[in-house]
Amino acid sequence: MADKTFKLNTGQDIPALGLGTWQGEPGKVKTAVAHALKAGYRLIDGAYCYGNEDEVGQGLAEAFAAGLKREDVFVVSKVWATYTTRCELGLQKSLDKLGLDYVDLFLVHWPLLMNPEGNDDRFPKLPNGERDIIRSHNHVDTWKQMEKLVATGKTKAIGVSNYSKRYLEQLLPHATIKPAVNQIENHPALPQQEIVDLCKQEGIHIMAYSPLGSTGGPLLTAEPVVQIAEKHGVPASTVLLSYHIPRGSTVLAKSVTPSRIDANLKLIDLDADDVKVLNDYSDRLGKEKKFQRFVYPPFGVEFGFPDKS
Ligand SMILES: NC(=O)C1=CN([C@@H]2O[C@H](COP(=O)(O)OP(=O)(O)OC[C@H]3O[C@@H](n4cnc5c(N)ncnc54)[C@H](OP(=O)(O)O)[C@@H]3O)[C@@H](O)[C@H]2O)C=CC1
Ligand SMILES: O=C[C@H](O)[C@@H](O)[C@@H](O)[C@H](O)C(=O)O
Repeated sequence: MADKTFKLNTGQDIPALGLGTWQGEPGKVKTAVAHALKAGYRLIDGAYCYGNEDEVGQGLAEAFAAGLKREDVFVVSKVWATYTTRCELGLQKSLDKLGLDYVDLFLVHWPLLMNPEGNDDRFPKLPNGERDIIRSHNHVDTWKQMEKLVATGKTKAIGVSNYSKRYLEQLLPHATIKPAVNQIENHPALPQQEIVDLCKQEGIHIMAYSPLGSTGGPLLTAEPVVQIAEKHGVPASTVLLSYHIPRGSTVLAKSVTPSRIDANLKLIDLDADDVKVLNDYSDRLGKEKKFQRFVYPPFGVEFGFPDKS
Protein backbone atom coordinates (compact mmCIF):
# COMPACT_ATOMS: atom_id res chain seq x y z
CA MET A 1 0.00 0.00 0.00
CA ALA A 2 3.10 2.22 -0.08
CA ASP A 3 1.97 3.94 -3.24
CA LYS A 4 -1.66 4.57 -2.22
CA THR A 5 -2.66 8.23 -2.49
CA PHE A 6 -5.62 10.47 -1.75
CA LYS A 7 -6.74 13.55 -3.71
CA LEU A 8 -6.57 17.00 -2.14
CA ASN A 9 -9.03 19.77 -2.95
CA THR A 10 -6.17 21.37 -4.93
CA GLY A 11 -6.05 18.38 -7.28
CA GLN A 12 -2.71 17.21 -5.83
CA ASP A 13 -2.19 13.57 -4.91
CA ILE A 14 -1.10 13.07 -1.31
CA PRO A 15 0.39 9.77 -0.14
CA ALA A 16 -1.62 7.77 2.39
CA LEU A 17 1.46 7.26 4.58
CA GLY A 18 4.17 9.70 5.59
CA LEU A 19 7.27 9.77 7.74
CA GLY A 20 7.03 12.01 10.81
CA THR A 21 10.10 13.87 12.03
CA TRP A 22 9.05 15.46 15.33
CA GLN A 23 11.47 14.60 18.13
CA GLY A 24 13.81 12.97 15.65
CA GLU A 25 17.05 13.22 17.56
CA PRO A 26 19.90 15.26 16.05
CA GLY A 27 22.12 13.10 13.92
CA LYS A 28 19.37 10.56 13.23
CA VAL A 29 16.89 12.44 11.08
CA LYS A 30 19.00 12.69 7.92
CA THR A 31 19.53 8.93 7.92
CA ALA A 32 15.86 8.27 8.72
CA VAL A 33 14.63 10.47 5.87
CA ALA A 34 17.10 9.04 3.36
CA HIS A 35 16.28 5.49 4.48
CA ALA A 36 12.53 6.09 4.28
CA LEU A 37 12.72 7.54 0.77
CA LYS A 38 14.84 4.61 -0.36
CA ALA A 39 12.33 2.19 1.19
CA GLY A 40 9.41 3.78 -0.67
CA TYR A 41 7.99 6.60 1.50
CA ARG A 42 6.90 9.56 -0.61
CA LEU A 43 5.73 11.98 2.10
CA ILE A 44 7.93 13.65 4.69
CA ASP A 45 6.25 15.68 7.43
CA GLY A 46 8.36 18.35 9.09
CA ALA A 47 8.11 21.72 10.78
CA TYR A 48 10.31 24.70 11.62
CA CYS A 49 9.55 24.10 15.29
CA TYR A 50 11.11 20.61 15.19
CA GLY A 51 14.55 22.19 14.83
CA ASN A 52 15.70 19.52 12.40
CA GLU A 53 14.57 20.72 8.96
CA ASP A 54 18.23 21.06 7.95
CA GLU A 55 18.62 17.32 8.49
CA VAL A 56 15.38 16.61 6.66
CA GLY A 57 16.86 18.62 3.78
CA GLN A 58 20.07 16.59 3.91
CA GLY A 59 18.09 13.35 3.77
CA LEU A 60 16.13 14.66 0.79
CA ALA A 61 19.35 15.78 -0.92
CA GLU A 62 20.81 12.28 -0.50
CA ALA A 63 17.70 10.77 -2.11
CA PHE A 64 17.78 13.29 -4.98
CA ALA A 65 21.46 12.50 -5.59
CA ALA A 66 20.47 8.83 -5.83
CA GLY A 67 17.94 9.65 -8.56
CA LEU A 68 14.66 10.50 -6.83
CA LYS A 69 12.92 13.47 -8.45
CA ARG A 70 11.70 16.45 -6.41
CA GLU A 71 8.20 16.11 -7.87
CA ASP A 72 8.00 12.52 -6.62
CA VAL A 73 8.18 13.55 -2.95
CA PHE A 74 5.45 15.35 -1.00
CA VAL A 75 7.15 17.65 1.51
CA VAL A 76 5.18 19.23 4.34
CA SER A 77 6.23 22.08 6.61
CA LYS A 78 4.41 24.27 9.10
CA VAL A 79 4.51 27.89 10.17
CA TRP A 80 5.51 28.01 13.81
CA ALA A 81 3.56 30.04 16.36
CA THR A 82 6.19 32.81 16.61
CA TYR A 83 5.79 33.39 12.84
CA THR A 84 2.00 33.46 12.46
CA THR A 85 2.12 37.23 11.75
CA ARG A 86 5.12 36.65 9.42
CA CYS A 87 4.07 33.59 7.43
CA GLU A 88 6.18 34.27 4.34
CA LEU A 89 9.30 34.70 6.47
CA GLY A 90 8.43 31.50 8.35
CA LEU A 91 8.07 29.63 5.07
CA GLN A 92 11.31 31.04 3.67
CA LYS A 93 13.21 30.00 6.81
CA SER A 94 11.94 26.45 6.40
CA LEU A 95 12.79 26.42 2.67
CA ASP A 96 16.33 27.64 3.42
CA LYS A 97 16.83 24.87 5.96
CA LEU A 98 15.29 22.23 3.69
CA GLY A 99 17.31 23.43 0.69
CA LEU A 100 14.14 23.50 -1.43
CA ASP A 101 12.43 26.08 -3.66
CA TYR A 102 8.96 25.00 -2.58
CA VAL A 103 7.08 22.69 -0.26
CA ASP A 104 4.02 20.75 -1.34
CA LEU A 105 1.98 21.75 1.69
CA PHE A 106 2.43 24.46 4.30
CA LEU A 107 0.30 24.31 7.44
CA VAL A 108 -0.56 26.65 10.29
CA HIS A 109 0.99 24.54 13.06
CA TRP A 110 -1.28 25.78 15.90
CA PRO A 111 -3.98 28.48 15.75
CA LEU A 112 -2.22 31.06 17.88
CA LEU A 113 0.59 33.62 18.07
CA MET A 114 3.58 33.49 20.41
CA ASN A 115 5.48 36.74 20.87
CA PRO A 116 7.57 37.35 17.72
CA GLU A 117 9.72 39.74 19.77
CA GLY A 118 9.96 37.51 22.81
CA ASN A 119 13.05 36.02 24.43
CA ASP A 120 13.33 33.01 22.11
CA ASP A 121 12.85 32.37 18.39
CA ARG A 122 10.60 29.35 18.94
CA PHE A 123 9.59 29.14 22.60
CA PRO A 124 9.47 32.65 24.12
CA LYS A 125 8.62 32.63 27.81
CA LEU A 126 7.32 35.18 30.30
CA PRO A 127 9.29 35.81 33.50
CA ASN A 128 6.94 33.39 35.32
CA GLY A 129 7.94 30.56 32.95
CA GLU A 130 4.68 30.44 31.00
CA ARG A 131 4.67 30.64 27.21
CA ASP A 132 4.65 34.19 25.90
CA ILE A 133 1.38 34.13 23.96
CA ILE A 134 -0.24 37.15 22.30
CA ARG A 135 -3.83 36.38 23.17
CA SER A 136 -5.33 39.26 21.16
CA HIS A 137 -4.19 37.62 17.88
CA ASN A 138 -6.94 36.33 15.60
CA HIS A 139 -5.98 33.09 13.84
CA VAL A 140 -8.08 34.14 10.82
CA ASP A 141 -5.49 36.88 10.15
CA THR A 142 -2.84 34.17 9.89
CA TRP A 143 -4.95 32.38 7.31
CA LYS A 144 -5.25 35.54 5.20
CA GLN A 145 -1.42 35.62 5.10
CA MET A 146 -1.26 31.93 4.24
CA GLU A 147 -3.57 32.51 1.26
CA LYS A 148 -1.07 34.95 -0.21
CA LEU A 149 1.69 32.33 -0.15
CA VAL A 150 0.15 30.18 -2.87
CA ALA A 151 0.79 32.84 -5.54
CA THR A 152 4.49 33.00 -4.57
CA GLY A 153 4.97 29.41 -5.75
CA LYS A 154 6.82 28.63 -2.52
CA THR A 155 4.09 26.22 -1.48
CA LYS A 156 1.71 24.22 -3.67
CA ALA A 157 -1.02 24.06 -1.04
CA ILE A 158 -1.92 25.51 2.34
CA GLY A 159 -3.69 23.99 5.28
CA VAL A 160 -4.12 24.00 9.03
CA SER A 161 -3.15 21.81 11.94
CA ASN A 162 -4.67 21.38 15.38
CA TYR A 163 -7.96 22.94 14.30
CA SER A 164 -10.97 21.75 16.26
CA LYS A 165 -14.51 22.12 14.90
CA ARG A 166 -14.87 25.43 16.73
CA TYR A 167 -11.72 26.91 15.19
CA LEU A 168 -12.51 25.62 11.71
CA GLU A 169 -16.00 27.12 11.88
CA GLN A 170 -14.45 30.47 12.78
CA LEU A 171 -12.08 30.23 9.82
CA LEU A 172 -14.18 28.89 6.95
CA PRO A 173 -16.51 31.89 6.42
CA HIS A 174 -13.41 34.07 5.86
CA ALA A 175 -11.43 31.66 3.69
CA THR A 176 -10.97 32.57 0.05
CA ILE A 177 -8.85 29.45 -0.27
CA LYS A 178 -10.19 26.53 1.72
CA PRO A 179 -7.55 24.64 3.71
CA ALA A 180 -6.44 21.55 1.78
CA VAL A 181 -5.64 19.68 4.99
CA ASN A 182 -6.26 19.64 8.73
CA GLN A 183 -3.49 17.76 10.52
CA ILE A 184 -4.72 16.54 13.90
CA GLU A 185 -3.96 13.99 16.57
CA ASN A 186 -5.98 10.94 15.58
CA HIS A 187 -6.07 7.31 16.70
CA PRO A 188 -8.63 4.93 18.21
CA ALA A 189 -8.21 6.60 21.62
CA LEU A 190 -8.97 10.01 20.03
CA PRO A 191 -11.12 9.40 16.94
CA GLN A 192 -12.15 13.09 16.71
CA GLN A 193 -15.18 12.05 14.68
CA GLU A 194 -16.76 15.49 14.88
CA ILE A 195 -13.88 17.29 13.18
CA VAL A 196 -13.17 14.37 10.82
CA ASP A 197 -16.79 14.47 9.64
CA LEU A 198 -16.78 18.26 9.24
CA CYS A 199 -13.54 18.09 7.23
CA LYS A 200 -14.96 15.38 5.00
CA GLN A 201 -18.06 17.48 4.35
CA GLU A 202 -15.87 20.50 3.50
CA GLY A 203 -13.42 18.56 1.30
CA ILE A 204 -10.55 19.07 3.76
CA HIS A 205 -8.20 16.09 3.96
CA ILE A 206 -7.22 14.75 7.38
CA MET A 207 -3.60 13.98 8.20
CA ALA A 208 -3.51 11.87 11.36
CA TYR A 209 -0.63 12.51 13.74
CA SER A 210 0.65 10.47 16.69
CA PRO A 211 -1.09 7.30 15.39
CA LEU A 212 0.90 5.12 17.79
CA GLY A 213 0.22 7.43 20.71
CA SER A 214 3.44 9.44 20.16
CA THR A 215 6.65 8.95 22.14
CA GLY A 216 7.19 5.30 22.98
CA GLY A 217 3.99 4.25 21.18
CA PRO A 218 1.72 3.73 24.23
CA LEU A 219 -1.22 2.55 22.08
CA LEU A 220 0.80 -0.44 20.86
CA THR A 221 -0.32 -2.37 23.95
CA ALA A 222 -4.02 -1.45 23.85
CA GLU A 223 -5.90 -4.74 24.12
CA PRO A 224 -8.17 -4.43 21.02
CA VAL A 225 -5.17 -3.41 18.92
CA VAL A 226 -3.11 -6.39 20.11
CA GLN A 227 -6.07 -8.72 19.46
CA ILE A 228 -6.34 -7.62 15.81
CA ALA A 229 -2.59 -7.74 15.34
CA GLU A 230 -2.48 -11.34 16.57
CA LYS A 231 -5.34 -12.31 14.28
CA HIS A 232 -3.46 -11.01 11.22
CA GLY A 233 0.02 -11.98 12.43
CA VAL A 234 1.29 -8.39 12.11
CA PRO A 235 2.81 -5.94 14.60
CA ALA A 236 0.39 -3.79 16.60
CA SER A 237 1.89 -0.75 14.86
CA THR A 238 0.55 -2.05 11.53
CA VAL A 239 -2.99 -2.13 12.93
CA LEU A 240 -2.76 1.40 14.30
CA LEU A 241 -1.41 2.79 11.03
CA SER A 242 -3.81 0.83 8.83
CA TYR A 243 -6.81 2.13 10.85
CA HIS A 244 -6.62 5.45 8.96
CA ILE A 245 -6.79 4.19 5.40
CA PRO A 246 -10.49 3.19 5.32
CA ARG A 247 -11.19 6.48 7.13
CA GLY A 248 -9.78 8.22 4.03
CA SER A 249 -6.96 9.87 5.99
CA THR A 250 -3.23 10.15 5.54
CA VAL A 251 -1.27 8.76 8.48
CA LEU A 252 2.10 10.00 9.75
CA ALA A 253 4.40 7.57 11.53
CA LYS A 254 7.57 8.83 13.14
CA SER A 255 10.56 6.60 13.53
CA VAL A 256 14.31 7.01 13.34
CA THR A 257 14.80 3.23 13.54
CA PRO A 258 15.39 1.74 10.07
CA SER A 259 13.69 -1.60 10.85
CA ARG A 260 10.58 0.24 12.13
CA ILE A 261 10.57 2.62 9.17
CA ASP A 262 10.47 -0.49 6.95
CA ALA A 263 7.82 -2.25 9.05
CA ASN A 264 5.56 0.83 9.13
CA LEU A 265 5.43 0.82 5.35
CA LYS A 266 3.46 -2.43 5.34
CA LEU A 267 -0.13 -1.38 5.85
CA ILE A 268 -2.92 -3.96 5.62
CA ASP A 269 -6.62 -3.94 4.71
CA LEU A 270 -8.49 -4.21 8.00
CA ASP A 271 -11.70 -6.21 7.61
CA ALA A 272 -15.15 -5.09 8.80
CA ASP A 273 -14.76 -7.02 12.10
CA ASP A 274 -11.45 -5.28 12.85
CA VAL A 275 -12.95 -1.88 12.14
CA LYS A 276 -15.86 -2.72 14.45
CA VAL A 277 -13.52 -3.78 17.27
CA LEU A 278 -11.59 -0.50 16.99
CA ASN A 279 -14.74 1.60 16.71
CA ASP A 280 -16.28 -0.16 19.74
CA TYR A 281 -13.07 0.59 21.65
CA SER A 282 -13.36 4.27 20.70
CA ASP A 283 -17.06 4.33 21.65
CA ARG A 284 -16.26 2.77 25.02
CA LEU A 285 -13.56 5.35 25.74
CA GLY A 286 -15.92 8.12 24.67
CA LYS A 287 -18.70 6.92 26.98
CA GLU A 288 -16.24 6.65 29.87
CA LYS A 289 -14.88 10.14 29.04
CA LYS A 290 -11.45 8.63 28.48
CA PHE A 291 -10.51 10.03 25.09
CA GLN A 292 -6.83 10.77 25.30
CA ARG A 293 -4.55 13.34 23.74
CA PHE A 294 -0.91 12.38 23.97
CA VAL A 295 0.36 15.69 22.56
CA TYR A 296 -0.32 18.41 25.09
CA PRO A 297 1.93 21.44 24.62
CA PRO A 298 1.65 23.85 27.57
CA PHE A 299 0.01 26.72 25.69
CA GLY A 300 -2.66 27.23 28.33
CA VAL A 301 -5.20 27.73 25.55
CA GLU A 302 -8.53 25.91 25.26
CA PHE A 303 -8.47 24.63 21.67
CA GLY A 304 -11.80 22.80 21.84
CA PHE A 305 -10.53 19.24 21.42
CA PRO A 306 -12.83 16.42 22.53
CA ASP A 307 -10.71 15.23 25.48
CA LYS A 308 -11.14 18.55 27.31
CA SER A 309 -13.67 21.06 26.09
N1 LIG B 1 0.87 19.00 13.72
C1 LIG B 1 1.23 18.69 14.95
O1 LIG B 1 1.06 19.46 15.92
C2 LIG B 1 1.86 17.38 15.20
C3 LIG B 1 2.36 16.66 14.15
N2 LIG B 1 2.97 15.45 14.36
C4 LIG B 1 3.55 14.74 13.20
O2 LIG B 1 3.12 13.37 13.23
C5 LIG B 1 4.26 12.54 13.34
C6 LIG B 1 3.92 11.26 14.10
O3 LIG B 1 3.52 11.52 15.42
P1 LIG B 1 4.46 11.32 16.72
O4 LIG B 1 3.89 12.14 17.78
O5 LIG B 1 5.86 11.52 16.34
O6 LIG B 1 4.23 9.85 17.16
P2 LIG B 1 3.98 8.36 16.58
O7 LIG B 1 2.61 7.98 17.02
O8 LIG B 1 4.36 8.29 15.16
O9 LIG B 1 4.98 7.52 17.48
C7 LIG B 1 6.36 7.69 17.42
C8 LIG B 1 6.99 6.79 18.49
O10 LIG B 1 6.73 5.40 18.21
C9 LIG B 1 7.94 4.70 18.00
N3 LIG B 1 7.70 3.76 16.88
C10 LIG B 1 7.59 4.06 15.56
N4 LIG B 1 7.31 2.96 14.84
C11 LIG B 1 7.26 1.93 15.72
C12 LIG B 1 7.03 0.53 15.57
N5 LIG B 1 6.80 -0.01 14.39
N6 LIG B 1 7.07 -0.24 16.70
C13 LIG B 1 7.30 0.32 17.91
N7 LIG B 1 7.51 1.64 18.10
C14 LIG B 1 7.50 2.43 17.01
C15 LIG B 1 8.99 5.75 17.69
O11 LIG B 1 10.28 5.33 18.09
P3 LIG B 1 11.65 5.48 17.25
O12 LIG B 1 11.61 6.75 16.49
O13 LIG B 1 12.68 5.49 18.33
O14 LIG B 1 11.73 4.27 16.37
C16 LIG B 1 8.50 6.92 18.54
O15 LIG B 1 8.88 6.74 19.91
C17 LIG B 1 5.29 13.46 14.01
O16 LIG B 1 6.60 12.95 13.95
C18 LIG B 1 5.07 14.73 13.26
O17 LIG B 1 5.65 14.69 11.98
C19 LIG B 1 3.00 14.90 15.62
C20 LIG B 1 2.53 15.58 16.71
C21 LIG B 1 1.92 16.88 16.59
O1 LIG C 1 4.09 18.93 15.91
C1 LIG C 1 4.29 18.53 17.04
C2 LIG C 1 3.83 19.26 18.21
O2 LIG C 1 2.74 20.07 17.88
C3 LIG C 1 4.96 20.11 18.68
O3 LIG C 1 5.37 20.97 17.68
C4 LIG C 1 4.60 20.90 19.90
O4 LIG C 1 4.15 20.04 20.89
C5 LIG C 1 5.79 21.67 20.39
O5 LIG C 1 6.84 20.81 20.69
C6 LIG C 1 5.42 22.48 21.60
O6 LIG C 1 5.98 22.21 22.65
O7 LIG C 1 4.57 23.32 21.44
